[in-house]
Amino acid sequence: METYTLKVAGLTRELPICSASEKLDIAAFIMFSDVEMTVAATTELLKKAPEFDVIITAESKGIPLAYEAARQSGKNYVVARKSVKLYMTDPISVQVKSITTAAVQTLYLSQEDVARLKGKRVLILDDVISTGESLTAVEELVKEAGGNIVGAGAVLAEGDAADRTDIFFLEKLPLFFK
Ligand SMILES: O=P(O)(O)OC[C@H]1O[C@H](OP(=O)(O)OP(=O)(O)O)[C@H](O)[C@@H]1O
Ligand SMILES: Nc1ncnc2[nH]cnc12
Repeated sequence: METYTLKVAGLTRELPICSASEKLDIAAFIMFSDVEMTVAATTELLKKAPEFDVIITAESKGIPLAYEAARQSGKNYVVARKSVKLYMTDPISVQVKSITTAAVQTLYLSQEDVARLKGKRVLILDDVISTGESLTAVEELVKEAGGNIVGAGAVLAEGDAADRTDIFFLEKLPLFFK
């Protein structure tokens, strides 16, 4: 399998290159099962983060990062879910279409999580920001919940996201046009 060599937070990983569409390949960055990367990347990312009260991420690959950032900072975290669970009371929702997923998805927050965000300084974290659609969706949710967004960060900024000045990140990740 073709790979892309990524150096981030003092670590080196070979990312598998996968087909995202007929015209585009991406180098898949999966922090699941990589505790060393999760811990090291979180430490570096928190050095760049503004002051915050609570972290939010989108299900699913952002979850280990948000958990580890909460653990290292002593703050709490919230997960925007991609489906409604029976224990989620009166959820609020927004629609999202990310680069990796063909179908439009919906992000949900329960009223318990809305209460965790309301009036708080909210830091948005994710593993990768690419088209920015997921970030926009999380921003909408936080605003609807009454949170104040203080920053948005990712381990990697993919493609055009690397030119954004409204996010912070550790490394760029190229897109591979066929
Ligand atoms: O900037 P975007 O184009 O929106 O892409 C970034 C999003 O894509 C990935 O999630 P994905 O949709 O693959 O879902 P997963 O984490 O559940 O695998 C990643 O974790 C981000 O949330
Ligand atoms: N390169 C990538 N790897 C994993 N998830 C992604 N989401 C968007 N781009 C991604």
